Amino acid sequence: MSSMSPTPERPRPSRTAAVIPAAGRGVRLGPGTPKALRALGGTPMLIHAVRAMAASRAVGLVVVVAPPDGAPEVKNLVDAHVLPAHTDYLVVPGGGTRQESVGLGLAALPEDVSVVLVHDAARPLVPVDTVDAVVEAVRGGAPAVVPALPLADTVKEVGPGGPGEPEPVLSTPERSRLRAVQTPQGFDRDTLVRAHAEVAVDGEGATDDAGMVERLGAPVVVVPGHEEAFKVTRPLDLVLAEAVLARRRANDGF
Ligand SMILES: Nc1ccn([C@@H]2O[C@H](COP(=O)(O)OP(=O)(O)OP(=O)(O)O)[C@@H](O)[C@H]2O)c(=O)n1
Ligand SMILES: C[C@](O)(CO)[C@H](O)COP(=O)(O)O
Repeated sequence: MSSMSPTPERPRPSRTAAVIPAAGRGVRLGPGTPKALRALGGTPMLIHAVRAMAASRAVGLVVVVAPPDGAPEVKNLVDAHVLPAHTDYLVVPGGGTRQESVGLGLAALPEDVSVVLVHDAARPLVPVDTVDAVVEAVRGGAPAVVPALPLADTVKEVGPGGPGEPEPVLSTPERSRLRAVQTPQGFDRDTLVRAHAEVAVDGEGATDDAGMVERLGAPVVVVPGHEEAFKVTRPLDLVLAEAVLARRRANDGF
């Protein structure tokens, strides 16, 4: 008689997901449709951002966080654009602030996701090498990773001025130690979920997700960012984004 031991369950492969907060209005860009839905080279900025994440072979799932009242329209929009076969996507409604929107995206992640990227829809042109570098650093063991660039301008800390008076300069931080931080920011899922559960989403250091992880006391490391990963915030940024896209299309010959 042969005794058969039960077949050991294979561990389920874990996936990397990208959460794309896209629920902002784009007040600084000026009046119009929500920023993520405005056209860049004839295609909504959000679609560029989704494609930028899907361009990475590492990203298996994209979670788009839509304007609170616009999830069905955004779902139709994403449905209408072709994504690589390895990329699934979900669309969920967002919240009143960026970090609330990120939290709602995190809540929608399926269990098999262990690495999470958070990427602004407002950074539509991030190159795939930057995405891959962030994923690689997280998979290599870093709980939180940010792409960042050195600053070109000198930065001053200022204090409040009196009524009608100019703001006084308080200090000039050493520029060589400062970095301008971009997205996608990459995280070990449990670390990011804990940060969103334990750190005030509107508190100091909460303008990005890595700042919330820092508040937990967990280490955050930097990989090189890219000039083309800039955030479309003001009207001039849109002019620059159109120029970068036109140059890419000319170089690619389409
Ligand atoms: N309630 C919000 C606010 C912002 N975002 C997203 O967070 C990213 C970065 O925010 P930002 O560039 O500040 O976008 P807006 O909030 O739209 O810009 P503004 O502050 O000028 O209104 C954007 O992709 C934006 O859609 C979001 O998902 N939910
Ligand atoms: C997350 C971010 O893009 C990192 O630079 C930035 O903090 C978003 O700031 P915003 O004022 O919400 O656009």
